Amino acid sequence: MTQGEKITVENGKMNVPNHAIIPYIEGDGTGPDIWAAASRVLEQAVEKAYNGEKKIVWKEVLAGQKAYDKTGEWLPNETLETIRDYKIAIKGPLTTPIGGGIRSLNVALRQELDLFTCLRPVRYFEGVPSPVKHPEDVDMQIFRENTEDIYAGIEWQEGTDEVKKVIDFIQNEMGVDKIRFPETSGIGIKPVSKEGTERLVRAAIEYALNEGKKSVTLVHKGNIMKFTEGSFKSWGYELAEREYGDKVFTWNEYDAIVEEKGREEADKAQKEAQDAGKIIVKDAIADIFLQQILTRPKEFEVVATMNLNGDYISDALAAQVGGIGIAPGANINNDTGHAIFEATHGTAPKYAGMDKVNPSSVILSGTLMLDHLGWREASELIAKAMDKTIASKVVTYDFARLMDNATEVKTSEFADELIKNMG
Ligand SMILES: NC(=O)C1=CN([C@@H]2O[C@H](COP(=O)(O)OP(=O)(O)OC[C@H]3O[C@@H](n4cnc5c(N)ncnc54)[C@H](OP(=O)(O)O)[C@@H]3O)[C@@H](O)[C@H]2O)C=CC1
Ligand SMILES: O=C(O)CCC(=O)C(=O)O
Ligand SMILES: [Mg+2]
Repeated sequence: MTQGEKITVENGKMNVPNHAIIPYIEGDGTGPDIWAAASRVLEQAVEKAYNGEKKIVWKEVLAGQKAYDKTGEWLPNETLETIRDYKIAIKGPLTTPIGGGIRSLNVALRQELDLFTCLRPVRYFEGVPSPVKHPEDVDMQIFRENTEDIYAGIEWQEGTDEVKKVIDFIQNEMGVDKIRFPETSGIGIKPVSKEGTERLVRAAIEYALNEGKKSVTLVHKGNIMKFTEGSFKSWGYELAEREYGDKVFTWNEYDAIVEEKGREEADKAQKEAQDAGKIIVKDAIADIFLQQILTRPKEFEVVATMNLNGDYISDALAAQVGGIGIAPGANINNDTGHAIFEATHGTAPKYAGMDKVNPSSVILSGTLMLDHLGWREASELIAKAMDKTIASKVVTYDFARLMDNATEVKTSEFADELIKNMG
C-alpha cells in the first residue's frame, strides 16, 4: 500500500504532498456504484498527468447507512475529526428521510466544518442533450450560502410542547396575530446574518475578480422576507462598495444616480464602469431570476444567494445543461481552505446497486477538488476525456434516453471509456 501524507495549511497557504491522503465518504443508495467509478477515473487522471509522480491515497471515512451499520452512529465524530485534520474530502450522496428521522447529514457536515460556500458551477459539455435551445449560453458559478437560512432545519413539529412554546412566545411577547392556524402549525426559523452574508458575497466577488467575470448577481426574495433576504441584498451591496469600491459598480450606486441625476446619467456611469473593467454587482428577485436564467442566461455569470434559493437554482440550472447527472459541487471554507467536494444530486435510491446512473457529477466534483489542490493538469485530462466520450455518444441511461443513436453504457463502463479517452 502506498504511504501518503497529509495536506497541510500554513498561513493560509495549502501544502499538497505528492502522495496526498484524501478522505472519502462512499455515500448511500447509488453512492457505492458512483464512487467505484469516480475514484478510478480520478486516480487514473492523476497517474497519467504526472507519470506516477503524484498520487491520491484514499482514506475511507464513514457517514450515513454504512456508518450506522458499523458504529451505530450516522455521522461519527471520528469522521468530522478526520476531515478537519486532513483538510479536504470528497463524498457521495447521503440519504435524508422526509418528515421524521435524522436531519440531513449533508447539511450537518457543512455546518460542523463551517464550509460556508457551496460552489456549484454550471456549464455545458458539447453534445449533452438539453431541453433548451442554447444550452451553451449557460456558464454560471453559483455561490450558495451553506450554513444559514431555513435550510439549516431550525423547526418544531406541529402538536409538540416546543411548538406551543414558540407560538405562545410569538403571539404573547411579540404581538404577532398572523399565524393563520396556531393550533395546528409547525414553525420554522430562518436565520440570515450579516457575517454569513458578507463572507459568501466576498467569496463570490473574489472569484469574479480572479476569473475575469463581468458580473455578480445577488439573488433573493427581499420584497417578501425583508429582514432576511432583503438584508442579504443590502449587506451584499454594502460589502461590495466598502471592500471593492474601485473594482465594482453596484446597482445600488446606479439607483442613487437615477435619483439624483436621472436614468441617462446612471446608464452612462454603468457603461463607463464596464468599459473600465469593473464588475457589475446587481440583484434579482428569485422568482423572476428563475425565468431569466431560461430566457437570457448570458446575462448571468457569478450568482450569490442564500441556502434554499441556491438549492432550487442549482437543480434548475443543471437541467438546462443536461441534468443532475452532470452537476458538480464543492463545499468550501474560503478562509481556511477546508473543503468537501460532492455532487449536486442525491442518492437516487431506485437505481441503487444497478451500476446504471451517471457518475459524472462526482467525477466533475473531483475535478474541482484537483483544481483546489493545484493539480490542474489532471482535471484538464478529465474534462477533455468527458468532451470526447460524450461527443462519441457513449453515455449512461440519463443521456441515452434523450440522444439519437447513443450507446448506453453502465456506470462502470462509462468510467472505462473516460479512462480510455484520457489518451
Ligand atoms: N448532497 C446530497 O447528498 C444530497 C442528498 N439528497 C438525498 O437523496 C435522497 C433522494 O433524493 P431525490 O429527491 O430522489 O433526488 P436525487 O437527486 O437522488 O434523484 C432524483 C432524480 O435525479 C436523477 N438522478 C439523480 N442522480 C443521478 C445520476 N447520478 N445520474 C443520472 N440521474 C440522476 C434521477 O432521475 P430519473 O428518475 O429521471 O432517472 C433521480 O430519480 C433523499 O434522501 C435526499 O434527501 C438529495 C440531494 C443532495
Ligand atoms: O441533504 C439533503 O438531503 C439534501 C441536500 C440538497 O438537496 C443539496 O444540498 O442540494
Ligand atoms: Mg439539492
